[in-house]
Amino acid sequence: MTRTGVTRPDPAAPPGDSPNLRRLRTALALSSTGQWLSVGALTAMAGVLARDDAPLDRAPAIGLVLALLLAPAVLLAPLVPAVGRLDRRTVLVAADLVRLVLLVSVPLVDAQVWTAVAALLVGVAALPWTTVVTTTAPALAGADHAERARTAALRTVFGAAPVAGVLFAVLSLVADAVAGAATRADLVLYVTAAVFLASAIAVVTLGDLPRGADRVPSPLGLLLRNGSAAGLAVLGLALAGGAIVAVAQVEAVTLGAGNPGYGSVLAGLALGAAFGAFEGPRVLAVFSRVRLLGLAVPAGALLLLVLALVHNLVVVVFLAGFFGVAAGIAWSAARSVVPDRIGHLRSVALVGALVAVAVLPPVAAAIGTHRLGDDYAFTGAQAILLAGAVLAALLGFVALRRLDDRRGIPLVPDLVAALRGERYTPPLEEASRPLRPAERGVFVAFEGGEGAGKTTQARLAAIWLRDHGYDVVTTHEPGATKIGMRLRAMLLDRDTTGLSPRAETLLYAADRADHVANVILPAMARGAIVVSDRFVDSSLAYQGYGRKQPVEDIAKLNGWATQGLVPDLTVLLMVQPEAGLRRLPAPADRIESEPAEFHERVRDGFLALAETEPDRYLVLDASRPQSELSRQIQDRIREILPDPVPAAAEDVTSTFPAITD
Ligand SMILES: Nc1ncnc2c1ncn2[C@@H]1O[C@H](COP(=O)(O)OP(=O)(O)OP(=O)(O)O)[C@@H](O)[C@H]1O
Ligand SMILES: Cc1cn([C@H]2C[C@H](O)[C@@H](COP(=O)(O)O)O2)c(=O)[nH]c1=O
Repeated sequence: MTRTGVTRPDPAAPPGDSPNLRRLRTALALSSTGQWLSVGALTAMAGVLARDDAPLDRAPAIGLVLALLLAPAVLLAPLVPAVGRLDRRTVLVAADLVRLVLLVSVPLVDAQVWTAVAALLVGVAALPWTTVVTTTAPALAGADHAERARTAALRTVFGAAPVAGVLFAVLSLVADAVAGAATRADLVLYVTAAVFLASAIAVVTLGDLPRGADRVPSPLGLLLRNGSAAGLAVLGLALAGGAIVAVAQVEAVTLGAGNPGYGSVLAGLALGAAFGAFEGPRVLAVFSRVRLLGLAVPAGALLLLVLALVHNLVVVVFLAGFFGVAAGIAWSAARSVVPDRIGHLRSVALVGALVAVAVLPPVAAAIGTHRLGDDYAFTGAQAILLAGAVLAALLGFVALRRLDDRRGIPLVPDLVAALRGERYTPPLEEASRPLRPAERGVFVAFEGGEGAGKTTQARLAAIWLRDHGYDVVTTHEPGATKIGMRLRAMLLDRDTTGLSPRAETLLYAADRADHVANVILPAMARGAIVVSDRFVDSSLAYQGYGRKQPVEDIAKLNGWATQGLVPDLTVLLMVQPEAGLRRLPAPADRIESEPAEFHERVRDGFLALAETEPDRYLVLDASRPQSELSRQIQDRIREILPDPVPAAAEDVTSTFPAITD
């Protein structure tokens, strides 16, 4: 939905959903809920079986179980494709039934070592389900909708976490009510086993599932390659979040709240994180995503700092929830900052969490408990939470310093303007004072692949705007200035051979810098509406995704070239590359004549960019009739238009009585 509640049209109709795919997602939801429940159930059991008097002494056993649950995802992921050669349904059912048996066995065997072994095997048995997200769901959706299906499957996996958190808290409360305080985790373990049974049954009812599995990159490999400062911020949050999970049970028991308290903390954290990640793109939509990331991480750290010092479970649950919101927002911002390195971000999060749960609990136990005065006891658990908070804040600030895409623009006014829903406009190079909002025009960019209809729709939008009395400047990239025309000739001439991708990126950025300084900003300074056929997103999609260069670096370069200018609205026209190219007259220019795979990557790149900032984009299926598209574009532009009557004139006219006849 757009901000006004108008349904955002599906960029690629039909959406590619099928009954089999929906059933697969149901099974995935059940299996994921079971996996998240296993985390609570097995750690709770580890705490019970540790049988140490002081809750803090149980922390290492709990940390070990958490680490064993996570370790297979970090260490064994590259083995997943081998599973893809087997019958998919048999493997998924087996993975669920193995986990069922393991969970039922834990209370029956009733031994600490077996709980740890079971945790490791549950982690291993979850791996085949990875192929559902990476391969099966995308294959069932078909090539055109594969990316969408993969995203939906991922959302299903992570969306199951808050459901499992709440279920764990409720089941623990029921167990406590029935069997009294200090209950074991048997009920949760049995219910988790039942959830896996339900998942196995759901898989059996599925139709044919395609075989095969994509290569699953090793998280460790992705961690070391592909580094990014955004990863540092994510690492800070993963360490901090891991610290919360690692000592949540110990804290809950110390505060006398047992497993229901533990479940409430997990549920609060998971609900907050899901909310933050989901709503993230809408939070301060006009604010720089880098700055949002740089602020969300220290905000989470501050919440953790308070959480570490409070001795009240209700407050702890709320703080864990708000920490989750900050972490979720930071995650969504990090994805927008480096949309081409999401795999790297996931690896950082996974490995950071693994390190936190493996290392921090023994440290907490070693620190022990120290009385500060008569009433306040300071524990090792609090110490590691504080350390996690400080580390997260530091890493967040480092990321902000390294990545800031609005350097030179003061943070506070930028944030204040964003809170008012406005984008802070920096002083123009030519002008000696900043633009006031009333003086600032509106900037609309049209983006998309070759022959998508950008020029057509930009022209129609400009005609419509002029009809309504607006001062409109239509422009395009590359080549809107004298220098730009020469750059365009160099860039698009097929005689230009051997141009390196970096040089190409710099030439497009040079054209853009000239365009912004000499055409766009002066027009905006006089309050005009600027409609541009292509802008920064074209460089991100073509030179970033198409030429496989780091999108983050290109974004930074262009942030500087454009003096931080971002369109108020980007209309993204989506068309199948071969259909778009067919619309264009021959001969093809240097970029148009790139191979089909290049144009496919560009298309995916545009979609990925739009997904990270949905409020700024209007994504349209460009195969629809021009008039329909143009109506939808008008509806969306209408939302961001200033009043065509200048404020000064309105002051005068509004004093006249209205004439109604
Ligand atoms: N919705 C549409 N359906 C069918 N044809 C269209 C549509 N929109 C534009 N066209 C036609 O496709 C051709 C290319 O359109 P246009 O020049 O607007 O695309 P473009 O995206 O600006 O192309 P380029 O990649 O060269 O910048 C034109 O002949 C135009 O009339
Ligand atoms: C701005 C910009 C453009 N391109 C490519 C995309 C097109 O192939 C041409 C421009 O041609 P058009 O007919 O005027 O659309 O240049 C690019 O690769 N990177 C950019 O930043």
